Amino acid sequence: MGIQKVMVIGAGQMGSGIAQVCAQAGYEVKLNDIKQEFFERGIGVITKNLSRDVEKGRKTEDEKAAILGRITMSLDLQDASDVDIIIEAAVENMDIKQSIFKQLDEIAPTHAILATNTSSLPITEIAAVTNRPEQVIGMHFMNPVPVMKLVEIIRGLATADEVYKAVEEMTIKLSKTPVEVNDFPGFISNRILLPMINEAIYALYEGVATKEAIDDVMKLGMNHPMGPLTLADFIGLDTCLYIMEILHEGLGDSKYRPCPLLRKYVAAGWLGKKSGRGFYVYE
Ligand SMILES: CC(=O)CC(=O)SCCNC(=O)CCNC(=O)[C@H](O)C(C)(C)COP(=O)(O)OP(=O)(O)OC[C@H]1O[C@@H](n2cnc3c(N)ncnc32)[C@H](O)[C@@H]1OP(=O)(O)O
Ligand SMILES: NC(=O)C1=CN([C@@H]2O[C@H](COP(=O)(O)OP(=O)(O)OC[C@H]3O[C@@H](n4cnc5c(N)ncnc54)[C@H](OP(=O)(O)O)[C@@H]3O)[C@@H](O)[C@H]2O)C=CC1
Repeated sequence: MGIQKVMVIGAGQMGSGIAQVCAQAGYEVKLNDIKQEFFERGIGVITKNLSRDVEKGRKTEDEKAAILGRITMSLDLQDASDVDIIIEAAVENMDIKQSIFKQLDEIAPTHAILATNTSSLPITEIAAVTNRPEQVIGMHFMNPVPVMKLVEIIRGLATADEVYKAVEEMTIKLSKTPVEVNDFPGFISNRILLPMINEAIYALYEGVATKEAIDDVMKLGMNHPMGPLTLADFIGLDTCLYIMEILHEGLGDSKYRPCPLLRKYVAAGWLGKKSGRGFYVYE
């Protein structure tokens, strides 16, 4: 039996995007969050994205309705009892992820794959709290999910080949490109991206240039679609700090120390675009 029913945990910026692309590919999706208002915020973003596709003539109203009809609300992890795969996209915190995976291991059918969209946490350590580490895997989507082609697939130490294959096939069905990576802090994407962002924050902290100048140098000089400080706001400064802490702790090298300015902004609640203020101010 292949994958048909999906549960996505966390209806934030990543979870809502993952639910959207799964429903677009024909999967039945349960979108889980801890509160109804978070689910509603997530489904609101999905509806807006689909409406834009209708306006641009890429989808019909019927297709939009069918996609939305495949996404149902879940506020209880017990709803995982009849799904084939769970893709967890809750907050980037090991204790929370391990607690979710422990519960899912009890609830989900024995054949179900437990995947995490973690951007840096060790898959092997998340898998270790379950009785099915061979069915635990990293499925790392990029932000914004409906647009970005990459899914980094991370094998934990115990991940079975058939589980890797099933997730690779699903990724292709989602019209994304899978890239296989082993389980080390930050994998490939964030081991390379986040130190660049952190260095840009240091450049601002040390007064080397203004935030606008730093972003312009990387946009106009290196053809990056967004400057690193804009990108940090877009990812979420809390998530950026979590990732730097994981790199620092996991790789044990001082070159990964998070910039104090990043810590200060997160402590102030300046989390970037999602909170209305980060390096820049948003409406
Ligand atoms: C932290 C991690 O663990 C890993 C990560 O994800 S790191 C972050 C990785 N992502 C990036 O680096 C993104 C870098 N930025 C970009 O690629 C681009 O700025 C962008 C795609 C976000 C926007 O592109 P743009 O050309 O500046 O803007 P815009 O013209 O508005 O958008 C381009 C297309 O994307 C779509 N789009 C933009 N943002 C979107 C969103 N949030 N959701 C859905 N669609 C979106 C637009 O509708 C538009 O589609 P069409 O051209 O088909 O109409
Ligand atoms: N931002 C990015 O660019 C990327 C992020 N990721 C990873 O994806 C994951 C989610 O990030 P992102 O979407 O940006 O974060 P958000 O803060 O936008 O969303 C997280 C969502 O999960 C909810 N949540 C928190 N705890 C639980 C729980 N126990 N059960 C169910 N839902 C919960 C949050 O609710 P509440 O609002 O109450 O906290 C929130 O709605 C993280 O692991 C992150 O590292 C991966 C790729 C890119």
